[in-house]
Amino acid sequence: MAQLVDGKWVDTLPAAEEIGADGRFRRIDSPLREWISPDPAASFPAEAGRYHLWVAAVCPWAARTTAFRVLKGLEDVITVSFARPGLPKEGWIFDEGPDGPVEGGYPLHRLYVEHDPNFTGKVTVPTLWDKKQRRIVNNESSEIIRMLNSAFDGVTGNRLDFYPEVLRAEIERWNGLIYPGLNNGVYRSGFASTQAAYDEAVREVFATLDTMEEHLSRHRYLAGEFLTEADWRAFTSLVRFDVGYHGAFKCNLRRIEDYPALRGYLRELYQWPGIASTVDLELIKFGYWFLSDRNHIVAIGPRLDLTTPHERGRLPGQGVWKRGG
Ligand SMILES: N[C@@H](CCC(=O)N[C@@H](CS)C(=O)NCC(=O)O)C(=O)O
Repeated sequence: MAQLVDGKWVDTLPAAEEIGADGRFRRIDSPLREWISPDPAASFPAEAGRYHLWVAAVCPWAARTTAFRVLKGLEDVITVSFARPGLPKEGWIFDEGPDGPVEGGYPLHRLYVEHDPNFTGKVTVPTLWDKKQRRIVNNESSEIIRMLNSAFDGVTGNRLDFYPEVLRAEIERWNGLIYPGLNNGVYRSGFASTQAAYDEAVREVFATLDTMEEHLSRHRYLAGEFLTEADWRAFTSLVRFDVGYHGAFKCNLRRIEDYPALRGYLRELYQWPGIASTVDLELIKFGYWFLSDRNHIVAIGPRLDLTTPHERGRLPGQGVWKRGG
């Protein structure tokens, strides 16, 4: 991977900027943090057709945003481009740029330089782009999904609320456990460059999965009876686990398939209307092996069938919270 330094593309080893002398991987915070607002006078007002998402099928952070785009009925409101599979030296490459198809491909770092000719930092997916002002709004997935959850409700009439006020404390509690222990924990395992850093990270991954398993054997969803943002943030890592992290990131103590509750929970979320269309297991597998195997050799398995019955109906559930009752 690589990054921009003062608007120039500089090539380095995968995650080089984020691996410390102690061999631990520490994720750098996303730098672009503006917000789309329902207020027409805001700097980035919610409007149909104005914003574009740059994503990659392999990426769990980008997948949060494509899941919310579907969950909130934003397919005709926010356009999306998928990067070509693999992450070459030029970073993420798309078939098209902001002005249409580009012969030979369009590297995402060009978009960052258009946003800021002196940009310094990583070029990551997801990136949310304002086509009108030709500026990046935000490149932090946890914030992009919060915007999608509410900012466009006046445009779409969709009142589903994945971050309801009354459940916020519980959602944050789970996010606070699942981000370090699972979402980022698998990367800390996979990118660790010492045995000690790997041991510490991988143990935390399985401790987190054990905690989730125990809870989900008694509750339909993380925050109880309602499906929330916390579930979707967990989902994009769980669905990548057996085909990606288990092999390519050495998280191989157990598979999600070995956890009875997580296995059914993952299937219920995968089978949620529209969600399967945002998951491509073969591209996920390809992406993680491409990244972690120096010869880019992709493992044959496992082959997962997430369409089998989830059997979660035995636990009480009320679906998604609706804003305004
Ligand atoms: N905190 C960011 C992380 C995004 C991220 O790290 N995306 C990865 C792909 S999974 C990326 O684009 N990496 C490119 C790089 O590190 O150069 C978010 O949640 O949006």
